[in-house]
Amino acid sequence: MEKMITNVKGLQGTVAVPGDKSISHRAIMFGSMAEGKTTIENFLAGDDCLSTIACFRKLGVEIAQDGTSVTVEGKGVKGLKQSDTILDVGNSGTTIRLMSGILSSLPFETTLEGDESIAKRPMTRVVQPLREMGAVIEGREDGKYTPLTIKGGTLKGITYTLPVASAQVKSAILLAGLQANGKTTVIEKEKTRNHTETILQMFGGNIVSDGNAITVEGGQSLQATSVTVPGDISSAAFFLAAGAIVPNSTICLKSVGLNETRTGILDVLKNMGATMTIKQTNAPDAAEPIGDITISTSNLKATAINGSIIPRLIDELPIIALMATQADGTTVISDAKELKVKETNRIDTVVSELSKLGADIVATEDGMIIKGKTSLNGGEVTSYGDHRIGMMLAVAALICPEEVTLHDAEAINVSYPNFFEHLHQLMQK
Ligand SMILES: O=C(O)C1=C[C@@H](OP(=O)(O)O)[C@@H](O)[C@H](O)C1
Ligand SMILES: C=C(OP(=O)(O)O)C(=O)O
Repeated sequence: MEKMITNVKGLQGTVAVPGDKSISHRAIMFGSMAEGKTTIENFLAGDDCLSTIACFRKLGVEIAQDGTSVTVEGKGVKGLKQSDTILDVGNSGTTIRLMSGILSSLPFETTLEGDESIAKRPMTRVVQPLREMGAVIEGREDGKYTPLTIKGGTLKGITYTLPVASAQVKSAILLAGLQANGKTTVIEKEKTRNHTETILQMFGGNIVSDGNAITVEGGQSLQATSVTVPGDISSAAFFLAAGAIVPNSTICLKSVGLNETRTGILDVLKNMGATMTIKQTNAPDAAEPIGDITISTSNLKATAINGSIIPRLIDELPIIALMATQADGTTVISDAKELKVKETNRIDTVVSELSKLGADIVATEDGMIIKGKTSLNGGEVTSYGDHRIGMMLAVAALICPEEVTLHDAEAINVSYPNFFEHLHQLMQK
């Protein structure tokens, strides 16, 4: 249990948020499948991406990690070897779902499992299409849940329409498709984050996006490259919110990834009337567009969040809910059922913990309704082991006049190990 910083009079300064989690995972995965030495800079050394490194080491890949610098000695996808122990994905949904795709095409058996949260998350969404491609997958309740045992081998390409908007499912199928016979096409009704597509091309892979259909040809070999990971906009979101809701604040977030499949949070901030500027910048080897975002204390107004923007801000909905408590009017979040199958049921955990602090917030079947502006007071809250809930509550505490204690604060290490250090720096300025 940790005591949070409360009743803050202002936040000033600049933060370089850590590297993007989605891109860091993919850089390790593609580096492990490529031929040659891949170097990664600004890697996110958070627990989830460290789980991905540990899994590939067990498959025989030499990976050296020194803080945020990583080198991967790739020997091609055929160089991956059977592990003599189970692969532990920890808390990371991205690791288990994307690796299931890779392992489906490899001629050996692997068992994957993770923590208590992973054990509750749905796996059928990847198991079903991968079985259709020819992989033999066993798991609890017929592959609905972990542990998953994957017997990979020769796969056939498929055309698959995603039943849920999920970049993890899209990526698992495309990764399997890279080694399958023929073409594999994934059709998405709503556009999800496209890092698999962009990073694959950096490693020399071919991929064609035609409207909502994304196609890879099987039998591709990949070449090592250098990747500089952009700052994670999903981590920046916590300081964007802090800058907007804490009085007397101006915060600049440096070198944040601005891939438009991820920038829904910036659209929401604009709609809410935030005082914010975005300046595109350039960095050599940057995997994707980046920029600096400056935000100041703002008079926020309520908004409606639904439809195709949801996949572009899915991980930001907990912190958006907090901002909505400080906005004038009623904010309605809908079409966001996917929140129920994240590290926690994020509709339930956001509603229960913000209510404890004094928010006027109710859960709906596919989102939440938040009435603002309310003053938050203080209280005893928990992350339930969910990093994004933990950081949202730490930001909420900043505007609470009374004491706030947070249980399970260490979950924040999953995606932002130096979160509290960065928060302290903004207070000292
Ligand atoms: O592909 C990825 O890197 C991710 C995709 C999203 O999950 P879904 O694919 O389940 O929507 C997101 O919530 C997760 O944090 C990372
Ligand atoms: C949902 C998340 O990650 P994952 O699915 O990789 O566990 C997240 O980081 O918010």
